[in-house]
Amino acid sequence: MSTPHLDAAPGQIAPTVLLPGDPLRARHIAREFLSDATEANTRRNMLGYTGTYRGQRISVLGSGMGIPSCAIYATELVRFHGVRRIVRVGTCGGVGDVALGDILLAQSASTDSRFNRLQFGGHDLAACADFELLRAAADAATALGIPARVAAIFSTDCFYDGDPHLMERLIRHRIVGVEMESAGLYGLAMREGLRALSVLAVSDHLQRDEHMAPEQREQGLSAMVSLVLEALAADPD
Ligand SMILES: O=P(O)(O)O[C@H]1O[C@H](CO)[C@@H](O)[C@H]1O
Ligand SMILES: O=c1cc[nH]c(=O)[nH]1
Repeated sequence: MSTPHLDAAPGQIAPTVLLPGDPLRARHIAREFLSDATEANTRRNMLGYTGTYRGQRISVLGSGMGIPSCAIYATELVRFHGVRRIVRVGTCGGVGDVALGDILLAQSASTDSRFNRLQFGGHDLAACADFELLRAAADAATALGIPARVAAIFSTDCFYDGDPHLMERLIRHRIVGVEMESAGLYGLAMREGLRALSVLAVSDHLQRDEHMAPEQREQGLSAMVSLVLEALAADPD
């Protein structure tokens, strides 16, 4: 069924979806990592593809930036395309003792967004990853010899400006990564019965003037993608 934001036909999207923010990262992943990848979405240029990895059907789709955009795609994937697992393959700003290229497995995602509170009577929701996916990713990292850290992260609505005291609050709570989608994705996953995990590469350091080039954010995150695909291969849906 075509939805407002996805033009994929029924069955065209696999039960497991990789969800990068950047649609061009989705295209790169499909081209470089999936076998027999075919186009599954072009609506709004939010590129999506379905192929196979080690015999398992896998889709990859851009989510756009921020919780509202990500939640639109995740909701339509679950409700209209029967998607059961979503792994966000994103970038984040690093805080404290992390370096560019480090890979974070986001166990929990705090947020300044009201998205989950709107669904939860104004209460705080503990937005957490699916444990089996988290464990599979940690095991895959060990097996591949890719250093990856299980971490607490923060999802912000404000790429620019926002809370002027955010950094000290993050350090105080030992939060080491800042991005813009995971808390919403995890909350939505809890409500929808979806299994979700965010795996993030540190692309900027928020206390130092260190940044990955845009091309690297799009095409230079192979270790992270390999880790995620191996984790999914070890734990097929
Ligand atoms: O690289 P992606 O996956 O888009 O993730 C991060 O990059 C974007 C901001 O530049 C936000 O979407 C943030 O979460
Ligand atoms: O949200 C993000 C993503 C990458 N780098 C940042 O500084 N913030």
